[in-house]
Amino acid sequence: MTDFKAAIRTIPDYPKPGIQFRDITTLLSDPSVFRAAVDALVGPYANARIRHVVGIEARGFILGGALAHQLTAGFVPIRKSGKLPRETVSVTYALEYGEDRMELHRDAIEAGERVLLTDDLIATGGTALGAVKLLRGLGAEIVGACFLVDLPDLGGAQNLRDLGVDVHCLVAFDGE
Ligand SMILES: O=P(O)(O)OC[C@H]1O[C@H](OP(=O)(O)OP(=O)(O)O)[C@H](O)[C@@H]1O
Ligand SMILES: Nc1ncnc2[nH]cnc12
Repeated sequence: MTDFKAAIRTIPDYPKPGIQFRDITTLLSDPSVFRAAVDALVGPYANARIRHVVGIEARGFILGGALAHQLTAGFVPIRKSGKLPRETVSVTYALEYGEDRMELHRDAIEAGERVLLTDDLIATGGTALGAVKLLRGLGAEIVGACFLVDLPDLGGAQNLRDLGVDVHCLVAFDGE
């Protein structure tokens, strides 16, 4: 069994005092751990007929491309405001340390299609909830949402589950 948690490093007080920043770059840079993480994340969705993996800028892009490849799905980005060239749907969302706006191409998702949402980490869930709002607004069926890291104390994964989303995370940092 791969120890995913041991492969993630924690930086205290980054980017602000009081934040324990969970740095996944150390996991990503380890060839066998990165591969094992991608395999573990796609496992539950192998036969789920996912049409698109939707990744959230920026760290969600790293996983999203790899997951889409493994699932023979397409990849669709949700980007920070002003980065997508065609007509978008957008939403403002709250972060553990701030607020931002995200966008999705209106023509990237067809009503009724099956999508898998991914990001590196879920904390308050503000980002993922914004993504769910955009995707459901276009009529997507969110088959699941998967993350390397859950910070359960911040309640985001539970908030997503309360909206009926199947949430799958590899590692939890709980009160640490
Ligand atoms: O559950 P939440 O409280 O919303 O926090 C999680 C989000 O925060 C981080 O992204 P960030 O906004 O720092 O952007 P980045 O990926 O561009 O670094 C992380 O990659 C998630 O997207
Ligand atoms: N504590 C944290 N570590 C890394 N990324 C984050 N995004 C939001 N909170 C985070």
